[in-house]
Amino acid sequence: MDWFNASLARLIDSPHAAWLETLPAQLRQFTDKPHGDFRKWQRVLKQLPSLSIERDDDVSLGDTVTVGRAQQATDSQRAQLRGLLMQLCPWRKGPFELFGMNIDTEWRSDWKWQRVAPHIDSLQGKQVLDVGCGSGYHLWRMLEAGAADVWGVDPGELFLTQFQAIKKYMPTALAKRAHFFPVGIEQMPQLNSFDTVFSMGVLYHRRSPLEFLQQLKGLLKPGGQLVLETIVVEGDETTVMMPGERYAQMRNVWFLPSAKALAVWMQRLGFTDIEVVDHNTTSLQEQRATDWMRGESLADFLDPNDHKMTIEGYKAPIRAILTART
Ligand SMILES: Nc1ncnc2c1ncn2[C@@H]1O[C@H](C[S@+](CC[C@H]([NH3+])C(=O)[O-])CC(=O)[O-])[C@@H](O)[C@H]1O
Repeated sequence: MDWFNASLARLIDSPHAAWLETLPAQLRQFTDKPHGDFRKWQRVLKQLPSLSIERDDDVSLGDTVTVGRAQQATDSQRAQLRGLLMQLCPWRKGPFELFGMNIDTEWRSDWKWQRVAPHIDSLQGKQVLDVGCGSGYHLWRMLEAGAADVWGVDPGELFLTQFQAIKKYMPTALAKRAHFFPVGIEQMPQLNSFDTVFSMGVLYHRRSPLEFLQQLKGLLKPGGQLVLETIVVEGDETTVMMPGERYAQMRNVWFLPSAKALAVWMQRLGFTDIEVVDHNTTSLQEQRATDWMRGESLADFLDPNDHKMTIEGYKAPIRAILTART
């Protein structure tokens, strides 16, 4: 619980103060009854070596989110860091580099950011929320883009621990502006307070995508921007696909609309300025197994004889980015 105190304190004078009515009790519940391996991961976190940077430019929040230079750690400290962080595998979203040690994650999340960044309102001085933030990789990119505070929510306990590991090495001036709460969007009140809300890779995991969009809308302040990224299918305003039990081996995939159908949903819910700004087929270079994620990845989820199809016989994943305002 203590780990959340600084972020909770930051909420008091923020536009999101109403979150304090529900969040502390949810966090208490989380820390009292954590799931699975959470305590083990937290022990790993405590053993991470104390390493510090010397200057601001020892940090880069660019494509590879980097803290520290190789010469600021010994080889044995780097080996210790690697051995401990390996215990937090699978590392899905990144890449990161800590004191000369690269974390080559399953996803090149920097490629997603490159597709998103040209289409978003300036984040300079803004309050930004990332719903389903994973390891928090994009939160650091949002700080790079000038956000005042970035708030990530994701119920994944491993992702929280990975975020804590990276944050541990960030200089205080940056770390105090980056926040992560292990809650799902359905646990958040309608705050109407964020300038920009991102939700990337989450809509297809929601059983009720319209309710999800309505919740995202209720988090934005009037005139705020939603940046939504999700798997879509080819088709017109009337096309929506619901796969069977699995899609590209994922079990919890519900609605896959076409980008045009998704735009209709958003319009019906009262969003304005809706634009489909990007359409992209995920490549085997963008999502792949690495030393840091040794399980199956996209290559195993596609038909080995035809990479345009999934192994279940559906079209391979295409992802769209939509922007809209409240
Ligand atoms: N109810 C929920 N509320 C909030 N988050 C949730 C919920 N359910 C699942 N998640 C979280 O949404 C994230 C989806 S991954 C996208 C990561 C990043 N955004 C990316 O775009 O690279 C996409 C994927 O791997 O399929 C996971 O971290 C879940 O824990």
